[in-house]
Amino acid sequence: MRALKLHEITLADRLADMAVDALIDEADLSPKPALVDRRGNGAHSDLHLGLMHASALSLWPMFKEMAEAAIEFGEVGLPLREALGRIGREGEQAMLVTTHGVNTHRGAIWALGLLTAAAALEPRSITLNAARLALLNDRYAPQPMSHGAQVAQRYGARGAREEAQLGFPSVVQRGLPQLHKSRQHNAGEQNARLDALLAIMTELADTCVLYRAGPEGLLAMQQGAQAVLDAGGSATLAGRRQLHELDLQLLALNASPGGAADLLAACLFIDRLDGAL
Ligand SMILES: CC(C)(COP(=O)(O)OP(=O)(O)OC[C@H]1O[C@@H](n2cnc3c(N)ncnc32)[C@H](O)[C@@H]1O)[C@@H](O)C(=O)NCCC(=O)NCCS
Ligand SMILES: Nc1ncnc2c1ncn2[C@@H]1O[C@H](COP(=O)(O)OP(=O)(O)OP(=O)(O)O)[C@@H](O)[C@H]1O
Repeated sequence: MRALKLHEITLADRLADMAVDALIDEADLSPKPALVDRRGNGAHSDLHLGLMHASALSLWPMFKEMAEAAIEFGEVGLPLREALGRIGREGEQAMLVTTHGVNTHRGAIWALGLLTAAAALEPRSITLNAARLALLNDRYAPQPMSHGAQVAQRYGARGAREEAQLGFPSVVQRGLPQLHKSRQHNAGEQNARLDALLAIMTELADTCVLYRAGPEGLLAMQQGAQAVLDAGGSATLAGRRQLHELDLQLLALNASPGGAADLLAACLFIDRLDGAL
């Protein structure tokens, strides 16, 4: 009888699993203010939960390839940075084929791509190495007038690039501590994740919100998120009422916090990795 040859599970496979799981968990988490979730499409006419799932799954080979590149190059440097840029751009194309041209996960490819590569290099200094990678200039990256670039010009806002270059302060200083705190207070896992998202929203210059709703929208997002946490968080009735208010307010402003959602996925990825070490 011929022996069955089993596929060996590699570190790159596991990291790709964790990155995709983080994206699926972020999409499923409900009720998120003005974002795609189990209830509906939030402020996005072109998105829905099934599309977010399909998009997340389409990115699995890309995350695996990024982890493999990190293992192969073995250190932070321009060769790895430029390989990640190429793999990320190809991943974005795969995403756009899956979604028929809709931007479901552009920001997430950036944040989770860097973190996946950094985790493959050295799981214990992941945000530091992700930042060092983000600081390197990819000579082949196109410089399109993206929404982020437009609001950076108009409002001087710190966007996805700078968040990564600073080592993801919204995740390290806001999201993760709030996730742990709400868990300690027995909020329940879904509420703890919602609280982590809100903590990220309290200070983030989310360029998705700025592009769609200007500084007024950004202020509404930051203050509304703080109000939910001040009222006791998502696990309390008072907090839930504030969260409902915030959802209505952001929907009225068409202000979807897509950047905060990406950073929640980054937060869940790091949390999962910490649990697996
Ligand atoms: C740096 C990126 C994110 C482009 O940023 P830019 O602000 O110019 O683009 P864009 O307006 O499309 O926004 C990107 C997305 O980031 C997210 N985002 C918005 N604000 C923030 C923020 N403050 N912090 C983190 N993420 C944010 C949102 O989801 C948004 O849709 C990236 O897409 C990029 O450079 N791609 C080129 C290919 C590449 O090098 N890939 C490498 C993958 S490792
Ligand atoms: N659950 C979610 N719901 C909506 N957006 C999300 C969610 N999770 C992550 N995002 C992020 O939000 C971004 C989508 O935002 P947006 O639709 O504003 O993009 P855009 O194509 O730049 O803008 P527009 O739709 O205004 O043309 C994606 O890059 C994605 O990474």
